[in-house]
Amino acid sequence: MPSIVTATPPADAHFDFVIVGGGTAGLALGARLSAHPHLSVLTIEAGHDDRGSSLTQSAFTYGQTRGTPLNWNWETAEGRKMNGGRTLGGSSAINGVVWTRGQDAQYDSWNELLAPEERGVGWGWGGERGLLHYMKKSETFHEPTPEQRAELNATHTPAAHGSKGPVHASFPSSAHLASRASRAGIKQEAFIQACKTAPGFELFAGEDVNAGRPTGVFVTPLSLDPTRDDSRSTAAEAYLTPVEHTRSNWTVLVGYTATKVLFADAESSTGLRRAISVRIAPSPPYASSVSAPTPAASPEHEFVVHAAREVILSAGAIHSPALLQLSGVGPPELLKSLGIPLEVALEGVGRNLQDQAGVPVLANTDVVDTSPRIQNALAFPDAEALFAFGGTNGEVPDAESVLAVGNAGAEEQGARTATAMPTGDGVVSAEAWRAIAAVQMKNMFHDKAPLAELFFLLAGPSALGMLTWGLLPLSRGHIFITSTNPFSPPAIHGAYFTHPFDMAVAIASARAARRLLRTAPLRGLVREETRPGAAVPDPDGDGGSDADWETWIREVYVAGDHMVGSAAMMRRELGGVVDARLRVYGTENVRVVDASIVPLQVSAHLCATVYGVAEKAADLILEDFGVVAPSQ
Ligand SMILES: Cc1cc2nc3c(=O)[nH]c(=O)nc-3n(C[C@H](O)[C@H](O)[C@H](O)COP(=O)(O)OP(=O)(O)OC[C@H]3O[C@@H](n4cnc5c(N)ncnc54)[C@H](O)[C@@H]3O)c2cc1C
Repeated sequence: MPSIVTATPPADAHFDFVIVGGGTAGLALGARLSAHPHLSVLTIEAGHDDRGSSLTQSAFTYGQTRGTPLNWNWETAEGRKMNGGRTLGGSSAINGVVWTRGQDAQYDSWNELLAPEERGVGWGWGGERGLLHYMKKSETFHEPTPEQRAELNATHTPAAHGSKGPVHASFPSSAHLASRASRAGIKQEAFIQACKTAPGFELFAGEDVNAGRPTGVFVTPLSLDPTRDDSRSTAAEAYLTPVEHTRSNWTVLVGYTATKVLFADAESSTGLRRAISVRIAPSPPYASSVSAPTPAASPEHEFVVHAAREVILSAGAIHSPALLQLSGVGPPELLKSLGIPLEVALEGVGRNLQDQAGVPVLANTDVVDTSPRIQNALAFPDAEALFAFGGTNGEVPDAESVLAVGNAGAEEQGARTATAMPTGDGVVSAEAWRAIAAVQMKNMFHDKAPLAELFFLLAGPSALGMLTWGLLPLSRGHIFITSTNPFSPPAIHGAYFTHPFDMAVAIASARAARRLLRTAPLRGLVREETRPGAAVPDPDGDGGSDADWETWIREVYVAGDHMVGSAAMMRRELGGVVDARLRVYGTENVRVVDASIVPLQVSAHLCATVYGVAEKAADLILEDFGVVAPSQ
């Protein structure tokens, strides 16, 4: 059978399911639905099939898709470059392959943002319908060999891992470059030792970052496939390649952009809007400059494909909300201003955006290492460890003080009410914000979820340090389309550091990194701190002032590329866009299945969570249509 991947549109064709986006979630979902031969599935991917490219195959090319057609190369309102995969496999094909999951209590708390009657859908960590089950379902974990255990410090908890899933996770031989015997390994090991012994920090060296308790310092697995020469285990390689010549009921169209979801003229008997088709057009050629004029979709090249059962948006946290808005589902004022007829008034579409902002702290070293480097060690301190070690005076904030700081900031900035957070258009109301913030506070201070990440970085043959970021931002950004041209990039407001506590976390994280560089045995490898170096003076040797750190951080921070929340699974009055079955409120048969639905950031890199979401979504959809899931 020829490949099911095609660049020729199936004009006017009918499918049971039309999935927009052949990325991480979209391909996982397409594979699970099409495992049932009587269901027909179309996946539409704006990018191309780049499975043969070294940019998607090799983790050593990480970062090199920036400025290429394989990357959306968005620019945020703050002037930061933001990355996202624009290729079969989506962001899983260009990401940093770090394979981690959040804290168990964080997934459990998603339920608190749902209506009580929806909590049985099972969005917590454990149980038969929980995310751990589904994250394991997506995974084939390669246990570390005795040599890897000894050399890399690679450890794991067997019960936390899957053995039959499509995505490979491993401590690959390429990570041996970071083994203790190599120069890269000596550096990574020194970082781990410093995290364990720095006074106040003294992080626990965890057994397994994926077992629901990620507070500590860890050597992480990577989503690389040891059976394929340690190449990236992308959603395309994992879910599509194995079946692409055997599934006649799945079509994967590449090079086409979904430009609008079309609804039936009449409301359904349930009073909900019913999607019937999706309009598609050839993706425009890649524009190397964001200021280049955006071509319009020309009607003679547009097609319509029809969905008999459902339209599912898996276009990622930027484009899924943008496509809803283009289709008339979103904030009424925004749609009115663009002349888009309103299908469903839904204030939360595009709001509640949470990204993490990265701040690098680097030094040069005389221990030069020119081999290709892959690093996989990170520190995940909770609030107590972070502020005890990285704070100005060792004072650890609590929930009340964090809320008080935010409220004072809100008043200063003239926000809507004294109790509103200074999140601008990112939240739908002060009441919604209070309910959401209460859950986040619980995660941070009661459950002691990791608050920051210090990712060990070998930034060149003679450079080492850490990329640091706050994991659980309180700031809320938004994504709003600015035109009815589907090819115009939406306006993305990351809203980084809008909430003052996010800056406090960023400062403590960066200062902690500076102090780690001064802690043995890492100290012995450092010649001189280069970033921030003199840009954040430290005349007293206590780590530098908050004011100097803030000025520098605002200048240098980078977008974290971990966007979630822009079509959040929450109650509608909180700004939610989908219910617990991932159905868009006000519609009968439109779902969102991707990182957009994650209502609150987790203390993790996101890919494993997104696969879990997609696996669970597949079972929910199959249940809704009375189809027995193949491997429950
Ligand atoms: C540079 C980078 C590094 C990262 N590093 C890590 C890491 O080390 N570990 C980790 O776990 N996570 C990492 N992440 C995060 C993780 O990869 C993403 O959160 C996750 O892959 C998102 O999955 P998704 O399905 O929501 O979106 P995506 O995988 O991005 O898929 C969306 C797909 O939809 C397509 N699309 C968009 N609009 C349309 C349209 N209108 N019509 C048709 N197709 C459309 C896109 O081209 C894309 O293929 C990283 C992300 C990036 C960008």
